[in-house]
Amino acid sequence: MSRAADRLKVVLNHLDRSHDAVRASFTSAQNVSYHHHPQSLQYTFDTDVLTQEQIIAYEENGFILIRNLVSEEDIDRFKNEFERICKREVKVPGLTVMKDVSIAKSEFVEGEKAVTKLQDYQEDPELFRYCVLPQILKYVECFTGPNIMAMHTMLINKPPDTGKKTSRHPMHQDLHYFPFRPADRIVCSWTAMEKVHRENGCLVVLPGSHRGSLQEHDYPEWEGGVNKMYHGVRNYDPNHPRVHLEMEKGDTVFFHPLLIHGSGMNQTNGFRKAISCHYASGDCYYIDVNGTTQENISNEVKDLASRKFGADDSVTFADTWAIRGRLVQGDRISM
Ligand SMILES: CCCCCCCCCCCCCCCCCCCC(=O)SCCNC(=O)CCNC(=O)[C@H](O)C(C)(C)COP(=O)(O)OP(=O)(O)OC[C@H]1O[C@@H](n2cnc3c(N)ncnc32)[C@H](O)[C@@H]1OP(=O)(O)O
Ligand SMILES: Nc1ncnc2c1ncn2[C@@H]1O[C@H](COP(=O)(O)OP(=O)(O)OP(=O)(O)O)[C@@H](O)[C@H]1O
Ligand SMILES: O=C(O)CCC(=O)C(=O)O
Ligand SMILES: [Fe+2]
Ligand SMILES: [Mg+2]
Repeated sequence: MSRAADRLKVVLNHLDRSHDAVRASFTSAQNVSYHHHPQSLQYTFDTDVLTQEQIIAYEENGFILIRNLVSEEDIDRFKNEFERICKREVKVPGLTVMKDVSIAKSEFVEGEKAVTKLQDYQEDPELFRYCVLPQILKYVECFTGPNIMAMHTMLINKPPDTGKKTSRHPMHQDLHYFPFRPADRIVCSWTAMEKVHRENGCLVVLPGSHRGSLQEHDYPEWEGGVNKMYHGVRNYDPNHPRVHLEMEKGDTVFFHPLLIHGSGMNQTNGFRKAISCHYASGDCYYIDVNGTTQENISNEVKDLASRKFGADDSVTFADTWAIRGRLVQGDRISM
């Protein structure tokens, strides 16, 4: 048996009993002599980047955390650019600057203290450097394959909670926002720009939830208000084990778009920063979400595209993504 097949066997032997289908397909794929096993591993490609333990972890849990992946220098540059954007020293085409709902109407909060999130920074060359960092793409390729599109870019500046608990992000699956498939060829890379812990609202994930299906999402019923488009999973099992991802500056988590996750209140006085990008394979395809549970978010995004960018009725939800997507490696085949 080849080295690659050997390695695969070790991985599959470690996988949980619930992965019987994965095991069955291994039996028919024993003679593989290349490092690509789409019929055996569901969520990863074995490109010699991930260790056996990491492959097992992603297949089973739907995320892996890589410590110290992005340098201090790079993060300081992203932070500096974020500050310039908040001071309006740079104007970025297509960027949406979002304030927390609890301070949106206050005239007394200005600059970066008013900003909770930058949405769609892909036209800012300095921030977009994040999406093409070779050490990030090396991991992304393990989930998307060699053709890679950067589909969604975001810098999160989670503010100190005002007391209304609006700094929370409800538990959700990112796939709810995406009209493209297959889900298994999409991955999010999320890098802590400083130490993140439970007090400042680190990510919270439900390991293994990526093996379920896309759930119905809607606004949670929170007394103090909810930020625009912060939909949450309607019913998720409150007894499902949770993991709090405490991370240092530069640590990066890669996670599957069906993984249920959210983040808690920021109970510190500082703004908790993270930078992220959602990638998809260049050979993913768009789907029509009309008549599905994604229709609610589709309508909100089309509404925003029309108000903010003057898009007319002919612009579909898929179009809003095709316009924003950028090729970062290989070929843009069907995206
Ligand atoms: C030609 C086609 C181009 C395609 C472009 C498509 C653009 C789409 C961009 C957004 C897509 C988001 C998809 C995300 C998917 C990834 C998955 C990640 C999960 C998430 O991140 S959830 C998404 C987070 N939410 C957003 O990103 C929302 C985007 N931001 C906005 O919609 C605007 O910032 C907002 C909230 C409408 C505010 O607009 P703005 O003009 O800046 O604010 P005003 O001061 O003029 O206020 C207008 C009105 O809105 C109220 N307001 C302000 N802030 C908030 C808030 N955070 N939450 C709720 N409401 C808010 C404000 O009080 C005003 O209310 P009035 O009653 O006075 O009208
Ligand atoms: N540097 C920037 N680049 C791109 N867009 C920005 C930048 N700074 C602010 N914006 C966005 O430009 C739009 C217009 O801003 P505007 O001057 O109306 O102020 P505002 O942030 O909406 O504050 P207010 O609601 O108090 O008027 C807003 O949606 C804001 O989020
Ligand atoms: O940084 C966070 O709080 C997570 C945000 C998030 O999950 C998202 O915007 O999709
Ligand atoms: Fe998310
Ligand atoms: Mg405004």
